[in-house]
Amino acid sequence: MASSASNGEHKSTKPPPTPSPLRNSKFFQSNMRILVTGGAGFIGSHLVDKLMENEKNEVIVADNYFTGSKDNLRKWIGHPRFELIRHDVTEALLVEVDQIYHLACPASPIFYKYNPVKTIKTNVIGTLNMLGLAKRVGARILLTSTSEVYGDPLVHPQPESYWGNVNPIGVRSCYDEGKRVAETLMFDYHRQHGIEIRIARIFNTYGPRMNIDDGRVVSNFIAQALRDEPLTVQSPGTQTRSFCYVSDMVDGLIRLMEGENTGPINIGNPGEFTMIELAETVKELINPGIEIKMVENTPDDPRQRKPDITNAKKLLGWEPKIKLRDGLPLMEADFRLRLGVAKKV
Ligand SMILES: NC(=O)c1ccc[n+]([C@@H]2O[C@H](COP(=O)([O-])OP(=O)(O)OC[C@H]3O[C@@H](n4cnc5c(N)ncnc54)[C@H](O)[C@@H]3O)[C@@H](O)[C@H]2O)c1
Ligand SMILES: O=c1ccn([C@@H]2O[C@H](COP(=O)(O)OP(=O)(O)O[C@H]3OC[C@@H](O)[C@H](O)[C@H]3O)[C@@H](O)[C@H]2O)c(=O)[nH]1
Repeated sequence: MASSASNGEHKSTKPPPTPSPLRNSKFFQSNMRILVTGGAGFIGSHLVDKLMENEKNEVIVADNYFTGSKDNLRKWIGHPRFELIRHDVTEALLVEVDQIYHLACPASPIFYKYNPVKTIKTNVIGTLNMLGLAKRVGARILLTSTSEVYGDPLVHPQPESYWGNVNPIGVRSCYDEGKRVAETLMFDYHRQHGIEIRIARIFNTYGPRMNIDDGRVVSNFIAQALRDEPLTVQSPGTQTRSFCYVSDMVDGLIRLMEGENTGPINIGNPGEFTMIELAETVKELINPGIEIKMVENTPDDPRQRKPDITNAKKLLGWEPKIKLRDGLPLMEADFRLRLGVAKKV
């Protein structure tokens, strides 16, 4: 059931591929070139904002806009250190970069189940393509894996050493098994070719810029509360999740990329809530008059989820700062703007 996640057997004995002669040249003065796949999405666009704050960074986003949008990046379009490419990661990409943050993949269950074969292709062929790119140009690559690799976990909270409890043929498998293969590919490229890899296992993340109709629970509840619609708690409502605010997540991802540990490392907020508790909190903070309605759930919904972040604290010096009660109002303000619903005074 469990194994040690970061022991010696996973370490590559090969040196990493060398970057181009230009990058190694004595008088080299160019910026760090960073590719963000899926950079037009929710987490990706916040990551781009943070990377662009550093004037030594040039950022290239590759995104097919399946769930992302140019609108999320509008403040950077036309900036001399920024480039946006419409590109599907299931096709090869030829760019010269130093780091790759590989996020491209639909993340909301309703979107990843919409075309499951495409979701698997994105996870498997997309990750192979990005690893091939990392190998050719000698780039370090970070994969945004997921807490879903633990499936419906039998160990709680989940440490990285837990191998998980995943249904290989269920409706979520395109995503959770897809990400598990993506992790395998990352380690095989590391051991076989010496590629510098980083794997983040991201737990439920929320914040401004989530699609209004994303379908994930926090965006659903906030949109419903603002539209005076009942909050749809999927039964039994006692299932738990641990919600991380997006700025904390971005901070963790950058620390992982810049640090010396391959991971996998859990990045998430250990504050754990049932879906009924989440609905009650949204109701209290945003619309006390709203109804909470129990609706049917979907198959294989994990019953509990909470990250063990001992490794993130120890190895990255990271822990989340923003509590759910402080993060929800920041997301509410963004949703009010986009839905055109002013706060009642
Ligand atoms: N938000 C979370 O709670 C969460 C939790 C665990 C893991 N993750 C991972 O983090 C990453 C980002 O998630 P997010 O919440 O920002 O989701 P998102 O749906 O907002 O962003 C995903 C982005 O990837 C793009 N994309 C999808 N398929 C693509 C393809 N084939 N080629 C190119 N681009 C493609 C989308 O258009 C979108 O811009 C994903 O890899 C996801 O699996 C997110
Ligand atoms: O309207 C809703 C939506 C969802 N839910 C419940 O809320 C919980 C969370 O559901 P979400 O759809 O937000 O997200 P999940 O936790 O199932 O998957 C998530 O976690 C890991 C990431 O990799 C995925 O990208 C992300 O979608 C589930 O138990 C679900 O049943 C509701 O009660 N009501």
